[in-house]
Parts: sequence; C-alpha cells; structure tokens
Amino acid sequence: MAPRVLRTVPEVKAWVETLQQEGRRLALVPTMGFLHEGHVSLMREGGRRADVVAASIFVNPTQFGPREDLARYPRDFEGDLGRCASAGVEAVFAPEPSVMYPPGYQTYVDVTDVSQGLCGERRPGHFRGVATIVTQLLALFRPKVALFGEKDYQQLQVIRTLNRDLHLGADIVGMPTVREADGLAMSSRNAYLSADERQRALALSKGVRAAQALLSSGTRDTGVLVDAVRRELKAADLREDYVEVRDAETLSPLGTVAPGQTARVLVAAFCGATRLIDNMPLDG
Ligand SMILES: Nc1ncnc2c1ncn2[C@@H]1O[C@H](COP(=O)(O)OP(=O)(O)OP(=O)(O)O)[C@@H](O)[C@H]1O
Ligand SMILES: CC(C)(CO)[C@@H](O)C(=O)[O-]
Ligand code: BAL
Repeated sequence: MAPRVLRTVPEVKAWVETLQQEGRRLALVPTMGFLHEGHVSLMREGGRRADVVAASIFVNPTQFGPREDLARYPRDFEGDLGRCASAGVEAVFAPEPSVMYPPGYQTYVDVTDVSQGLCGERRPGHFRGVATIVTQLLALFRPKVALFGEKDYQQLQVIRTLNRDLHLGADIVGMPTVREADGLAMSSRNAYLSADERQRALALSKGVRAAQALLSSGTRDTGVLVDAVRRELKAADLREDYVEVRDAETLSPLGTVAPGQTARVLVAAFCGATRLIDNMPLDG
C-alpha cells in the first residue's frame, strides 16, 4: 500500500497519537531520500523490531557546509515512495525546510567528544546539523526503535550519544553497510560518479578490507593499517580526506589495536569531485 505522506508537525503528532492509542510500537528510519537497498534494509529491520515503520525524507540544510552539495543532492520523491511501499513503510514524513526550521528557530544540539575529528573535522558544523534534526525527529515521533546505517559510522555514534544524554528513550539500532556486488558501499552520492570514477571508487572498500586482512595476519600497528588503505587510494588516484583507526565505541584515536579490542578503520576520499566514505570493523 502507498505510504501516507505527512508534511507538517501537527500531522505527525496526530498520526503518532493514533499509534499510541492503538498500542502500536513505532520504528523510525530517518533518511535524505534517493533511496537504495541500504535504506530498505533499515526499513525491513524496523518492521521486524516494531509494529509499524515510518521513514523521513528530508535533505537537511543545516548539515551541509556552504561549499557542499545541498542544491544538487539527488532527489526522486515518487520513486522513494514506491521503495517505501515495498519495504512496508506506513508513513513518510517529508517536510519543507521551513517546517523544521521556522522563523525564530534557535535550538541546536552539539554532541562534543564523538564529533571530534574524522567527518566532524572535515565537515565543520555537519554533526551539529545532524544532531539537531535527529533530536527533532526523535522528539516528534518518540519511536521505540530508530535505525541508522554503519556506513555513516561516526554519525551513528553521535546519534547514540544524543539519544542517551537527552533521555530520548529510543533503541538506536545500527545496521551493517549494504554493498554493491563488487564491494562499493551503497550511497545516494554514488549517482554523481562517472563510469571511470565508479570503478576507481572501489579503492575505499578494497582499502578497508586490506586493513582488516593485515590485522587478521597479526599487524596491530595502526600506522601500517592506515598505510594499506592509503596505497589503494593512491593506486586509484583518489584524494584522501582522512584515513584513521579508532576505538569502535568512543572513537578515540589508537596507536595499536590491542588483543580483544574492538576498533574501526574509517576512510573518506574524493573520487573526482565526489566525497565518499567507508569503514569496517577491526576486531583485535
Ligand atoms: N549502504 C548502506 N547500508 C546501510 N545503511 C545505509 C547505507 N547507506 C546509507 N545508509 C543509512 O541510511 C540512512 C540515511 O542515509 P542517507 O539518506 O544519507 O543515504 P546515503 O546513501 O548515506 O546518502 P549520502 O550519499 O548522502 O551519504 C543513514 O542512517 C545511513 O547511514
Ligand atoms: C540521519 C540523517 C537522515 C539526518 O539528516 C542523515 O544524516 C542521513 O541520511 O544519514
Ligand atoms: N549520509 C550522511 C549525510 C550526509 O552526508 O550529509
């Protein structure tokens, strides 16, 4: 069935109120649209963990820097509604920016430690925008469960932290990265890539896999693991934005991956003009 489209805050409140009266538990999947199988995996898992699934489709202006791709971010609302319908989504919240940021809006959420470095450093203000919109969505929908992808790993940790610190009460579920058959992490921004760039973009997933393989064969020095990723970027002529190994939960930088430690190797790189990210677990 086609999902119901909600456009305003009173519409969301009325819909959520009805769910509560019916005793139906909600799973929320926040997105920026141009949906792919990664998003669908979150929606389907939402359906397994709750009684009803809602998605939001909102290209949130406050998380884009002034020189970033807000104006040309890919959009396909009709196609997205079809994908939501086949994933069992009952309601789609698709507000105009003025609904989330009306005149007089003045409340922003800063999550400090886990926003440091990585995308937090390379995209100043990005996580403030993400944390602000996700806090609004969790406060409005009050879902039992909210699902996010590990592809945006630092974002997931930022959201876990704000949900805990602000007592928002959702179960935050992180879902594994869905990949194309050749390993490229699915991402709406892959649509920007030319055929040649699409091939070269494989360097990100190859690089993080090379780091995983090195750790499995006993290399614990994170400098050596980072170099393995850099070699793949260089071979494909990608420009590094960052490559780091960090603690998987706190995201503190690591010099070595200790036995029993859960770490993560994270990469961001430019393939032509398109900035892509990827990451993988490194279990010491
Ligand atoms: N390949 C993927 N596998 C699993 N989850 C994903 C994947 N790609 C995105 N997600 C998750 O879907 C949610 C919405 O993400 P978003 O709409 O920004 O899509 P995106 O493909 O990551 O777009 P972008 O190219 O802008 O990064 C986020 O929680 C994100 O982590
Ligand atoms: C979580 C999110 C929907 C907030 O705008 C966005 O950052 C995304 O799509 O990953
Ligand atoms: N997928 C995270 C949202 C962003 O890159 O702005």
